[in-house]
Amino acid sequence: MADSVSSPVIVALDYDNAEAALAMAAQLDPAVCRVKVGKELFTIAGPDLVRKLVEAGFDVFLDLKFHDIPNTVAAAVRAAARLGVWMVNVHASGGERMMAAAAEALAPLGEKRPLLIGVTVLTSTAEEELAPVGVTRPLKEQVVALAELAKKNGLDGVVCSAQEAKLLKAACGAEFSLVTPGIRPVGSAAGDQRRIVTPVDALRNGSDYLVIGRPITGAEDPAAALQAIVADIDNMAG
Ligand SMILES: O=c1ccn([C@@H]2O[C@H](COP(=O)(O)O)[C@@H](O)[C@H]2O)c(=O)[nH]1
Repeated sequence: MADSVSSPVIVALDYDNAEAALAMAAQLDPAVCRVKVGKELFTIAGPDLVRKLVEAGFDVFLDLKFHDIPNTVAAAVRAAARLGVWMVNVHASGGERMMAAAAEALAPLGEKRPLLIGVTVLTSTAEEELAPVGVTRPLKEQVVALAELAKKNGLDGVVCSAQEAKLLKAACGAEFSLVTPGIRPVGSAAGDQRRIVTPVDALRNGSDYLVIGRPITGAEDPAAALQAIVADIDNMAG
């Protein structure tokens, strides 16, 4: 089935108030990109803002990275589905029972359910940061292991770095969605991100969706920044 949104870009609306987020959204076209509501914006602006974005025609990725006991996470993803979001996520490190409970909670919604995605290793995390938190295997192995658990327990895909995309497509198959933040067009500041990839390289590696925040929202002309990224992607495709 053809995708109703013409680019794989998801713009991260990381703002501390609803007005700023809506002003940014007003510069975006829901036929061209999707939007993401994360912890900062949801904490301040809540479900009303999410509903407004959905009503404006956007596919909304609710990026709250749930991680709790299975019953709580199942209830949380069900509540997210009631908001009409397109995608919701949980931490894959929450474990198999937690992920299975989330998938089971959404199953009765059939085709109307949001995509359920597992976070593997945050794109801000570098290899050397894993051992101090008790993860002793190499970062790529950890990402693949968590993605395989996510797939086994009924999730639709994972959040990972595009640096791991090739590996994950080989391990989990083409249909398993890869949602990749840490996207940095050439010349953009990495900021706190550690595993970064350009938009075009991310797609070449196999990313399905590119989550992009500051390179767009922090640009002098955000709409032009998005347009430049989309043009690069189109040139690559055509
Ligand atoms: O592993 C992850 C998971 C989520 N994020 C979120 O994506 C955006 C990235 O924003 P940039 O400004 O492009 O860095 C942000 O909302 C993160 O919370 C991530 O970066 N990495």
